[in-house]
Amino acid sequence: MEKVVVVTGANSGIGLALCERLLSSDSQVRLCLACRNMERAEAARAALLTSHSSARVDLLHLDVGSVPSVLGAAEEVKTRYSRIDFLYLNAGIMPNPTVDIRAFFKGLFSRNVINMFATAEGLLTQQDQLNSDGLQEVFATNLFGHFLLIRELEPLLCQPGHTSRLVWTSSSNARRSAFSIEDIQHRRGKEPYSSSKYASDMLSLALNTHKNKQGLFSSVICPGLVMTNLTYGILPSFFWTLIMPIMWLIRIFTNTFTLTPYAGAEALHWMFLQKPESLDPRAKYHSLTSGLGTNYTEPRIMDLDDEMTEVFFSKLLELERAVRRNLSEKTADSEHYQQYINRT
Ligand SMILES: NC(=O)C1=CN([C@@H]2O[C@H](COP(=O)(O)OP(=O)(O)OC[C@H]3O[C@@H](n4cnc5c(N)ncnc54)[C@H](OP(=O)(O)O)[C@@H]3O)[C@@H](O)[C@H]2O)C=CC1
Ligand SMILES: CC(C)=CCC[C@@H](C)[C@H]1CC[C@H]2C3=C(CC[C@]12C)[C@@]1(C)CCC(=O)C[C@@H]1CC3
Repeated sequence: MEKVVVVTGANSGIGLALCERLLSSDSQVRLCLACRNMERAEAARAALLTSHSSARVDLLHLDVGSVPSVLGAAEEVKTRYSRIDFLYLNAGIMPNPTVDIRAFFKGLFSRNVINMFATAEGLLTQQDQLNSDGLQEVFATNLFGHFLLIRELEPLLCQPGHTSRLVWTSSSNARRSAFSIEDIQHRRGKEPYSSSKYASDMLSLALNTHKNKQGLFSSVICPGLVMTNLTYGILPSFFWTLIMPIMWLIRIFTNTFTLTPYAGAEALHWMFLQKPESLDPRAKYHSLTSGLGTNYTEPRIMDLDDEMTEVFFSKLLELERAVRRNLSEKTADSEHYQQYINRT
């Protein structure tokens, strides 16, 4: 039977590598590439069809960082498909990153060095801004837009007698101490990326608590450190090329340097092959690569607090109501404005 698989941020990096892997392993897959840039989406589709000429690959315009775009895309999905088997919540941004060089050299000669390379703890900050919906951009893109998409697609994800799956591309950079329940959008801090990824870990757990009974199962994965547009935004590509031999060397000490999008997509692809009942909702499934270059997936228990997770979930529902209210007021305002224009 055909399996409908929607992937956000599918036009490059880990998302595109996942699509390639899915088409290689299952001829029943019907892919939907949900992307904000349709030119890049077309190019990704063409590349996929070059190696899989008979594959079904649809395109969907979705800017996950914009509320009207998410609502419009969800409407379009509802007209196209009767159910969704897998929804990969993969699109993500890390705007204006800065590496703390002093912290890097300090960490290099500390006992924490392996953890520093695996999680970037204490190394990275970002500069965030408000988007057109009045939300913090990193929170809106990495988390809230995806949450709204899930809420809108619930009729297709919670079908009686059918199991649907959500898979979040989280990160080893997700850290509880970067997240504040008093400031869920991370308006005041300098680690919006880490905060948004920790938020996705919590949301996944909450969705399992509230939606498993309706046949919807959620999981989180970590792709490791992968060379993509996101990492080329942290340091220039020539620098990464220069230090590549060192990166291969570091691989001997940490299996989190997956480096290629193909290897980074290991856990995302592995998820596709698993029965949801066999997965631990408290585990993050890591794509790992051994020193000899073997790719594999391993679960690691996340640092989650049940009470905070529930409070966070209710705050998201509250924010969703506020955003919808704001949008309908704006629509009403523009209708009034239009009527006024028509009268004059
Ligand atoms: N690379 C790494 O080392 C790691 C990456 N990750 C996560 O992996 C995921 C994929 O990133 P990666 O492949 O590395 O990087 P890329 O930049 O290659 O991919 C990110 C994808 O997300 C899309 N995207 C960004 N913003 C939006 C938006 N508003 N609406 C729709 N799509 C959007 C991008 O589209 P566009 O082309 O339009 O920008 C692109 O397709 C992210 O969630 C990232 O946080 C996690 C851990 C490590
Ligand atoms: C010698 C060498 C490898 C230098 C690079 C130092 C840092 C720039 C990297 C060390 C750990 C990296 C890392 C990420 C970005 C680059 C580093 C900070 C991520 C934050 C990228 C996005 C993620 O989601 C997790 C990654 C963790 C590790």
